[in-house]
Amino acid sequence: MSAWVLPDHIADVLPSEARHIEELRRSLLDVAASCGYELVIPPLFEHLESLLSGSGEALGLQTFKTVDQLSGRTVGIRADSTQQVARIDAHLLNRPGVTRLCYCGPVLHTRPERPYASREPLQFGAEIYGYAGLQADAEAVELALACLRRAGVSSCALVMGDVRIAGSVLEAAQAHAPVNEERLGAIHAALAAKDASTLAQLTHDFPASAKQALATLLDLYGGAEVLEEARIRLAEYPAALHALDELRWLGVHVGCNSGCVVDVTYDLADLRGYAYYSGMRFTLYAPQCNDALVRGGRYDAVGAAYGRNRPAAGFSLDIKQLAGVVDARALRQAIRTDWSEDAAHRLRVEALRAQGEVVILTLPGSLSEVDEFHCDRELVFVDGVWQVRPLILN
Ligand SMILES: N[C@@H](Cc1c[nH]c[nH+]1)C(=O)O
Repeated sequence: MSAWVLPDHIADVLPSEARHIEELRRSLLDVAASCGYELVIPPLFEHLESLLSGSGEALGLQTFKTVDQLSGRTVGIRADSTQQVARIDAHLLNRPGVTRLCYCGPVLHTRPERPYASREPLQFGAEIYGYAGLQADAEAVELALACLRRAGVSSCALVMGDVRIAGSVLEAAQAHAPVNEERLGAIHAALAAKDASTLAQLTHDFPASAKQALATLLDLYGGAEVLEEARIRLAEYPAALHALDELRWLGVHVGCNSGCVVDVTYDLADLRGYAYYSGMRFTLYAPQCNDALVRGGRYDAVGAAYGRNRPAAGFSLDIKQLAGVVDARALRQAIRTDWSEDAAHRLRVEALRAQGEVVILTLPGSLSEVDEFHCDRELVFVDGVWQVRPLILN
């Protein structure tokens, strides 16, 4: 195999895609900053137990592990930054009130999440800590919508669920039939895949009411009517009813001001994603793309693993995936000029750059090959002065 062949699902990002990704990165960070989110930069790797505290098996399997030559301890290369940011909030910032943090950086996955996904997503996310009310959940969804809007997504589907719905049924069932972690994981997977026969097998020894309630979740997806239907079918599970009320509130309060047409639906069996969620979960889909662009929700228990229980809600997305879905901006205009020894030329070039212009020097005897800028003007010496004039292509 050639030495320069990269591993599967790992790729160089060449100029046109890199420009697109970088423009998106800047605009998403600007959107988050405009809402008061403070930027943090967690490390690329850290001790495994800290990286994976309370996160469940899926994240553990997604994490590359290696040994730190300095300490001999096992470290993990982050597959998700959300928990690192929760650690920063809980352990380092230690603020009592509401804290809003955002982040953007590469993460590494041992396996691609989707058939064509990169194993090195560029994860952008925003998290709000210290507020248990639904307004924080709504803010997370709204900010995610604003980010998609800024990226050029004009309509999208918002799918909401709540892990407490299936959780309350499973808790009731466990009082009768103990369920180990492995079986619980398989039940979650069967619910997420809407696999009725596997679910029936996995819950065969559950009380009839719990078996029936779990099976019913598979049909509970669609518009707001799903919430009404669920109230009837899950009437004996108070925690599920509470979660349904919260979903109804969120359905009324999100998506109205985002400038993006939002189709709100509910999927009460959807338990995909990492295991740290404790309440509402949401996913955003764009019409151009089959896979979820954004995932998020409430995960109040993660801070406890770092010594301080903090309510938390947020979302993240892969900017590389987003760049594949939205159009890139037009090329930036630029001024071309031949390299010159004249001090006046140098001063003029500096002044133009200081004004925000892109000025590209053509070095003596060279061809300047530029794809990612549109040279529409040139700086030339005419009538004794350096002048910018439209570029005449011959
Ligand atoms: N990091 C989560 C999404 C998330 C961010 N904050 C809360 N949830 C994921 O990759 O699925």
